[in-house]
Amino acid sequence: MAELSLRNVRKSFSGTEVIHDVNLDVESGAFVVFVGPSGCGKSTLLRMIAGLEEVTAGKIAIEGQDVTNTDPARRGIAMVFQSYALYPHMTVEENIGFPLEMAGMSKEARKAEVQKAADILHLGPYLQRKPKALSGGQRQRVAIGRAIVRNPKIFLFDEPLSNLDAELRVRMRLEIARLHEEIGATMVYVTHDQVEAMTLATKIVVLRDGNIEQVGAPIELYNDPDNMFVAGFIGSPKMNFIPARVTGRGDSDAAILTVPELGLEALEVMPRDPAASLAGDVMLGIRPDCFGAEGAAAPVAVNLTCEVTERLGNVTYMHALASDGESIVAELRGQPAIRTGDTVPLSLDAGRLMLFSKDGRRL
Ligand SMILES: Nc1ncnc2c1ncn2[C@@H]1O[C@H](COP(=O)(O)OP(=O)(O)OP(=O)(O)O)[C@@H](O)[C@H]1O
Repeated sequence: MAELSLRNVRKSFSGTEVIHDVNLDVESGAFVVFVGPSGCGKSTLLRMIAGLEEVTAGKIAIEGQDVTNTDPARRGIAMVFQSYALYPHMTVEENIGFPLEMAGMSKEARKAEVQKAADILHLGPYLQRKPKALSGGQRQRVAIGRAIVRNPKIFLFDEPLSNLDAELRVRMRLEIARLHEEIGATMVYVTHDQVEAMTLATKIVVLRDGNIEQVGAPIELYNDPDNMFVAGFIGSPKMNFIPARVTGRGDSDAAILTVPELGLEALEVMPRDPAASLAGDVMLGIRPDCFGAEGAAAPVAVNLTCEVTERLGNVTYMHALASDGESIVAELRGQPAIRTGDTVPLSLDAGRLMLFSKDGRRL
């Protein structure tokens, strides 16, 4: 039995449908991350699971029980918001213990539960402080502590790290991953940050315009995306998409392509389904790290003219202007001596290239 299941869930606001027929099963102990661009419906979906938003059609079940019309407080869920939602006049201890106080738990029992949560979250030294005397990361830990003491069946997180600076985000990301390992609870997490999704999720749900585009383990989505949207959304820097034309099939069922943009005449690329018929115009998907600085001696080599470089120390991103005005990004190891205007011979790892139809389906 799935811990959480959504069946044909739809949501309309004033007659406009923003979630279209979503079906999803979440197993017990999973860490599910909803990702997708702004406005795709991540928060609406999470709020419907929480019971903070009514479902227009369809059913939501938790541990097999239909909760579609159940009061939020009776669903066995706890939600952590981006804005922390702490009570400013209460200490950390009182904030964390508040749901237990509401439930009528005695002061001593409450103290013990709050201490347990504070130990998990390393909040012990701060229990007597008020929220205004805490950093953003500490405040978010208090909010998570308040969720933990309720011992929910499912934790729901709505962009919990977006108010934090970059360094703190990374630290809190690890804290949340550790928390999941430690308490093994089912978690559903919303973010628009694909790095957060990749590092936290056991299962990613990619949403677009109120529809699920693909569900899978992070590496599955990276290695085997169903379409150009998922391929472009998962992976950073994003996959390059370059027009190409199928001119025939090779011995091993590989498609033979001409790629004018890269000056390639007979590039062999394996389609996802070797038996599928392929012809005409397609899009070639190249992850930036499929390029290498090995240059002209490689089995497949291309020349790109450097427009600008971004040097991060361990890697260099070389941007080359493509004829459609977009740039082609190559991720090169180390610090190659490339300058703007240089024409650079790059190797291309043809074994990792992907094919898509013009309308974005994986081929
Ligand atoms: N209360 C509301 N009334 C009307 N439309 C709404 C309401 N809440 C959300 N929407 C619309 O529903 C769609 C989905 O919004 P939602 O907030 O779920 O997206 P999101 O993926 O969480 O976006 P973001 O990453 O920007 O938070 C959007 O088009 C939004 O404008």
